[in-house]
Amino acid sequence: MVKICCIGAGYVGGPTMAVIALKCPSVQVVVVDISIQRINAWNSDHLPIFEPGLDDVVKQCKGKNLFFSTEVEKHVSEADIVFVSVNTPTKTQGLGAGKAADLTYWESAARMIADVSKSDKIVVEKSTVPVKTAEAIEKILTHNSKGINFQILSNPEFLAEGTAIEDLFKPDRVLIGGRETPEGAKAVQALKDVYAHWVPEDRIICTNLWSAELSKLAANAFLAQRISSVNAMSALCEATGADVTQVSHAVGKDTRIGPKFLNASVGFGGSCFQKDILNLVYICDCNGLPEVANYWKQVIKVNDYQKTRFVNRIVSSMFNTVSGKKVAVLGFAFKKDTGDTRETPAIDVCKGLIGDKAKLSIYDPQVSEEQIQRDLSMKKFDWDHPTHLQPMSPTAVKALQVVWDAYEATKDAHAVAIMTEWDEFKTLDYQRIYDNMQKPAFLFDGRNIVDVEKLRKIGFIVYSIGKPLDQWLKDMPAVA
Ligand SMILES: NC(=O)C1=CN([C@@H]2O[C@H](COP(=O)(O)OP(=O)(O)OC[C@H]3O[C@@H](n4cnc5c(N)ncnc54)[C@H](O)[C@@H]3O)[C@@H](O)[C@H]2O)C=CC1
Ligand SMILES: O=C(O)[C@H]1O[C@H](OP(=O)(O)OP(=O)(O)OC[C@H]2O[C@@H](n3ccc(=O)[nH]c3=O)[C@H](O)[C@@H]2O)[C@H](O)[C@@H](O)[C@@H]1O
Repeated sequence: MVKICCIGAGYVGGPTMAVIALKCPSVQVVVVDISIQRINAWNSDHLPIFEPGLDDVVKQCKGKNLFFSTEVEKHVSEADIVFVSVNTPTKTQGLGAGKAADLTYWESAARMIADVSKSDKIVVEKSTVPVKTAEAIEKILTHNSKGINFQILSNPEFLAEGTAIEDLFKPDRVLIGGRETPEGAKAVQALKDVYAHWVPEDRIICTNLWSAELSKLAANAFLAQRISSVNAMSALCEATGADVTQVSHAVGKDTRIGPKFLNASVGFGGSCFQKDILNLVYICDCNGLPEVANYWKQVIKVNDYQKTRFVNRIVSSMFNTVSGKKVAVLGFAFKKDTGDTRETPAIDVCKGLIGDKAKLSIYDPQVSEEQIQRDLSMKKFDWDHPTHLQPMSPTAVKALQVVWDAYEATKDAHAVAIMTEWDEFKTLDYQRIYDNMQKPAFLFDGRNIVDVEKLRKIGFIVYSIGKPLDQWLKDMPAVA
């Protein structure tokens, strides 16, 4: 029986390994983590992450061929294939601070693998890492290898949160990079055999190590670039009277461009786009390619501009001040169908509004008050470390309340800001919300999910990203 061990029981390690266990009943899968809290949650009925379909997959294999454990060394030493899916945050200090990937967790995992291994192993990079990381890992593993043969593979993950199970069941592609040697090819084949249990052969792409590592950074950069492109257009739409939804539709009909990932928004969030582009920028700089670095940096600049623009719209529309005014924030997660708040645009928008002395009332169906408080008091990039190593929020942010109902959040509010495209926000009783708000009642839709005309008829002053402006807003400057 092939034994797989995955180091890191997070958003990637957990769902990925659960699907491997489900699809490969003949393979034993153990997911290990240094966070006792996380492992306990995986072993309970309340999984540590919310992901549609995940509960069902875990239920089917937990205790059969899928296990979660804190006995990291024991399971690593017994495994044939070791996946490493630990955090690779942005460095906050020292060389490359604010850009380079912090490989502390990866390196400590690699050193531990080298220390405890007694048999040959395939070590798989599942985390997103800078190109050429495998070379460094190889050095760590082989330095003290006691004659053990380690083969390093790069097998980046492309799942998106909220659709992780769907993406893992039917991936567009699985990418495996390995050394171009007979031993390397054998290791690639062994991993291919695992995926071949359910992924059609023509969707499994095999490349050299560096192409696989770089393809992951490139894919995220391309995806984020699309959003920044459409968001840049949204600003121009507002200035000219064009409608960004119509523009996206028309542009996306070109089969060379395609319709997906063209929704204008308050900005992209999530744990990876910004981190991976910063990493890419750093790699370009290190390779003496400042023009290429600046090109990609612009994707993040436009994203920051979009968030600032949104805050400025709110403040300038509301007579240039939100001081003491209640603003209802609907949604805090970085996208719908996840409770993940890492790099959510809601953080920057809330901080911007609090900076202008607004009083916030926040509702998100999947995000707890504790999490929101942590997010709003944490320093940039601190969030991307194992939970138990993150600083606790020392003082609660007083200018906000977190409630468990959209109607409660909007009661007596001067404005509503929609930050996440949860389906339930599309079908709220907006007449009831309007009736219970202060007047004039403002609604700022950062996700373009409301029916603008219907809401204007009710009486709201509506701002929706990239849509023709309300008469009220036309003369209000909202440049960042
Ligand atoms: N979240 C996502 O949707 C995607 C993330 N990725 C990449 O996958 C990697 C992991 O991301 P997530 O799963 O989101 O992170 P996460 O923070 O949810 O999980 C990482 C886990 O690794 C554990 N860990 C850290 N060091 C360890 C060690 N030495 N030994 C044992 N456990 C250790 C942490 O306690 C944590 O539970 C990152 O490199 C990320 O860029 C790639 C594709 C998608
Ligand atoms: O490496 C990663 O972590 C993953 O990053 C993204 O997945 P994820 O961040 O989970 O979610 P996305 O659906 O890509 O959304 C990212 C952000 O962009 C925003 N977005 C997305 C699409 C769009 O058209 N407009 C838009 O503003 C979303 O609301 C969200 O804030 C990629 O889609 C995955 O392929 C990749 O594996």
